[in-house]
Amino acid sequence: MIEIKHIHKKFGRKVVLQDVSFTANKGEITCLIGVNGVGKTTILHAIMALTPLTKGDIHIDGEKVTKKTFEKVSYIPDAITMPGQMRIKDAMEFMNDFYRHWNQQRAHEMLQFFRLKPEERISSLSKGNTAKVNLLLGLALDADYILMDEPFSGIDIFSREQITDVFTSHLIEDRGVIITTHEIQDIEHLIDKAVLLDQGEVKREFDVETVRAEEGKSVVDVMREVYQG
Ligand SMILES: Nc1ncnc2c1ncn2[C@@H]1O[C@H](COP(=O)(O)OP(=O)(O)OP(=O)(O)O)[C@@H](O)[C@H]1O
Repeated sequence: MIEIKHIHKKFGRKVVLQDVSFTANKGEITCLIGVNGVGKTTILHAIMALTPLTKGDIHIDGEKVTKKTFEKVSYIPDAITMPGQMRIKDAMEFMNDFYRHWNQQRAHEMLQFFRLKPEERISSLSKGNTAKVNLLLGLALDADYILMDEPFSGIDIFSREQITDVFTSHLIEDRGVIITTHEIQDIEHLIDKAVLLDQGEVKREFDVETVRAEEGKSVVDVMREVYQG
């Protein structure tokens, strides 16, 4: 389980997160929802210890986040970090050399799943295929938790559909996923838990199925209540 415990974050004098707490379980998809600039990426960076916190703690499976917890989590940023001149197969080789928990078999399965050509250069890929390669590079790591920052942003409906198919496939297995988005429609049916953020705070954290069964409300219904009052 990833436990976010009372975290605060300031950049200079700007307060971004104020006492944010929530949990994300293994085997579940947790979605962080909020408008641009609310602090979603900052939370993912904090889980990866890429940004120091002003206050609060983060634990992964009961262990405080440190360099030792790195291999438990794979962070998939909203843009690909591999150089454009690399071919897809070079990027895969690089990952294989660099990470001991890289799973080459899963990487090849994902190439087929997304119908990507290993010879293609990253710079010549469409936006949708770039997003798929980015996802492949993150999901092929044998990590217990996956953090995905806006995997659908700026890509067409067919690529979005293919990416959402990943969530119901064995490629996710029983890993814990935290995904950020401000476009919930694509994945509403897939998520287990939603965390609604506003002005640096968690306005509501809820189990999607429970709210659907007990209150008859969808994630969008709850978002309307929280954000529109
Ligand atoms: N390194 C930094 N220095 C100063 N301010 C920063 C830095 N990183 C982020 N911020 C600010 O912190 C706030 C939260 O940013 P963050 O990227 O976490 O938001 P977000 O919810 O992920 O937004 P988006 O949906 O646009 O990706 C923003 O106001 C941003 O300008």
